[in-house]
Amino acid sequence: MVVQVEPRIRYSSKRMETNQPKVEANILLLGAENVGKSALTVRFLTRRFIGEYGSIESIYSHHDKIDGRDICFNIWDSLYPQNAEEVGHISDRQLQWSDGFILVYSICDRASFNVVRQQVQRIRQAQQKLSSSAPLIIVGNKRDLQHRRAVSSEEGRLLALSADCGFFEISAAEAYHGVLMVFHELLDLIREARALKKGTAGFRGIVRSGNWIKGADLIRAEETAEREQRRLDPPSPHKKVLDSSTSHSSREETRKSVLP
Ligand SMILES: Nc1nc2c(ncn2[C@@H]2O[C@H](COP(=O)(O)OP(=O)(O)OP(=O)(O)O)[C@@H](O)[C@H]2O)c(=O)[nH]1
Repeated sequence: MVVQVEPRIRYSSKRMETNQPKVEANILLLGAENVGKSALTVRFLTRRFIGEYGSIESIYSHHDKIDGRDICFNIWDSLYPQNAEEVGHISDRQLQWSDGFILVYSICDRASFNVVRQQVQRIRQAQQKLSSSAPLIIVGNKRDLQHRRAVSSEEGRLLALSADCGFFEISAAEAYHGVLMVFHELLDLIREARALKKGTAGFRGIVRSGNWIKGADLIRAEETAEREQRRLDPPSPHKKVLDSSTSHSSREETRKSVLP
């Protein structure tokens, strides 16, 4: 079973896309030692769980086709620093390289949850300085080890909600599907973040084509676009104007559905 919290409200998203330019996404896996970063990476790349993984820092490239679009995932499976001074540290290079982050803890290891909490804070602080909005997903791994659970699902969810991150609880050992969902969700969020960066003029086209996901920031951008549209071109009964009130009530419903 996979537990998931969506960081923001999403509307229908996936439609067949053809002849679209290739999408490249740099994804950094972070987290303490032994939480399953390599297991998650290898599961995604090969669909297999092999049990033991060498402690080697690696960047993998993985090509896929999703909804008719070519995707290249570059996945950096990082090593947690041994040097106590660097604990929780994320280098500038890693921050600049990454389009999105997967922060992994083990549900059996509270210390690893605290590491993720620290790393989320560090990334968010750095992002403020860099004006970056690369999305984050928090993953509680080893869900198969319920009898050894030390971190509740609610704690994971609350951390994710408080920092506007996605959240999944999975078992890399037991199933491929949950791992796949993590990477695909992050890809969607990366594409959403890129669309937001392009500016509100771009959103109008994207939203009207019904070809994208609505997130909280996107809703704000739509509202700005809508105001601008009204100013330039008052709505007529024949035009479909974006309905932000629907968006807000749906957002409320989503929040209710994810709160414990
Ligand atoms: N039961 C269980 N064991 C897992 C799971 N995922 C990984 N493991 C085990 O946990 C151990 C550590 O997994 P790794 O993938 O090497 O963890 P890592 O975070 O990459 O560790 P470092 O390389 O030290 O940073 C291995 O023995 C894995 O077999 C899981 O979902 N369930």
